Amino acid sequence: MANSNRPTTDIRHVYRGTFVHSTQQAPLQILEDALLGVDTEGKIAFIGKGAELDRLSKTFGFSPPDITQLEQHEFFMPGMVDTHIHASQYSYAGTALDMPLLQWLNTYTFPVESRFKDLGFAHRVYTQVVKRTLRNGTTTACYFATIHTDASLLLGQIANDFGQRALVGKVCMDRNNSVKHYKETNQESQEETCRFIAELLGKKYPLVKPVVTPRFAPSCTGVLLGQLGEIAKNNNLHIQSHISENAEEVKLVNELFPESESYTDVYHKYNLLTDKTVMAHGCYLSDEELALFRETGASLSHCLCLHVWIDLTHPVCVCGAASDVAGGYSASMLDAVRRALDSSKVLTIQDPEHETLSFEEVFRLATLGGSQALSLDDQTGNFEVGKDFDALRVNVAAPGGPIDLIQCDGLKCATQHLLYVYLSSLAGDDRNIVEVFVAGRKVVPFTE
Ligand SMILES: O=c1[nH]c(=O)c2nc[nH]c2[nH]1
Ligand SMILES: [Zn+2]
Repeated sequence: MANSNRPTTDIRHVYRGTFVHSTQQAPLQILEDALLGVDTEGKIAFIGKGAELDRLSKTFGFSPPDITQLEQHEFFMPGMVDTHIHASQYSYAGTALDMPLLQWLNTYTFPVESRFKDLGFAHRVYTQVVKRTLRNGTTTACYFATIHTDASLLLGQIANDFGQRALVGKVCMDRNNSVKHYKETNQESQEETCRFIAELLGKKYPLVKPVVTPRFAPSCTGVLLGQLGEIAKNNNLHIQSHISENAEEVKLVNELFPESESYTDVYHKYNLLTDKTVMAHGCYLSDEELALFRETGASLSHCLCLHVWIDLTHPVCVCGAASDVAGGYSASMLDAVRRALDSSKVLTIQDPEHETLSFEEVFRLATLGGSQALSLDDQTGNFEVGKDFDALRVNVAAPGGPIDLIQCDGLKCATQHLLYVYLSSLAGDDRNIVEVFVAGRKVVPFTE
């Protein structure tokens, strides 16, 4: 910054313009002509009104030439949080969508995942998925990798290099896999998980952390589930898995774990439900199971592409949104947001009692909700002071972009209109995301 007489030196950037985000109280808050300051550690130092410029500039020591002014068709929104994405499955995203879960895993998924033993292949796919998700506004991703420790470490390194906030899971599975070269014994799974955690933590990446990842109960013996529960507890780590996605899967779990009262109870018995747990899907959970989620503080990752079943007013637990690649065909959270809105409308047509999800609620799921589901809401999710500046600079009228603002009077549109056009009703996409910031650092456009 230019002014060397300012009283403090810890403000790195100040932005002025429209900011939209969710809060605990409101799924959508629009702050027009706001001023937001980012400190040298990438944290939000203040957010106030443009009219408070004098006071804010004196308190925080910046001067008007230091301010980056957004254009009329631009706004900042929080970076999106993808609470469930299989980085390895990005290699076949958009294909293989024709089978139910258990057959799909054996036919497509396990053979493809087995290829990540090859670090060259892993490097190529993981670089692509990190870049693609960042470009599409995913500033935080909770990744499944594969059973391969070194390739999973590579995913962590790539996320760190490109500046994405990420939880990375080496997948664990010690049974029920018919694919020859994609297996690990119980001992391998346990030992390699410990190595993965120690080596990833040892890198001291500021934004990338390990997450304990039993694939799902049908792939894991009770012994392995118990060991993973212990490991997560001893290291105070996040946990992720799948639950109750499909009726055949639920039946299989009941057969494999006859001593448990429910699918949720299996995970609970092995100490895998904690306030740092996120479980994908949860389509067939009973009220008792939902109560277990609430008691333990575990969260659900709502894979928006598949179905919209969650009653957001249910006091069940915290929910985040997910692209669910490659069960979901697109790595873009914006696509997931739109699919959720569409599916919800269809559900209401089928059942008028179904309350259609509002655009505002899905926006919150994709941002603040996701950060809460991952227990990262002290760091990201919205524009509260003290959180990291994880943000998307959106230009609704980006040159060469997909949107024609024909309904606007000249070039002046209400922010709400811009937001709906971008996120909800028309095809805004990554061409409109002109800059992406994670912890204050500009990570898109890419420098290399
Ligand atoms: O959508 C899914 N993708 C997977 O890879 C998987 N594994 C278990 N259950 C799963 N569900
Ligand atoms: Zn999944």
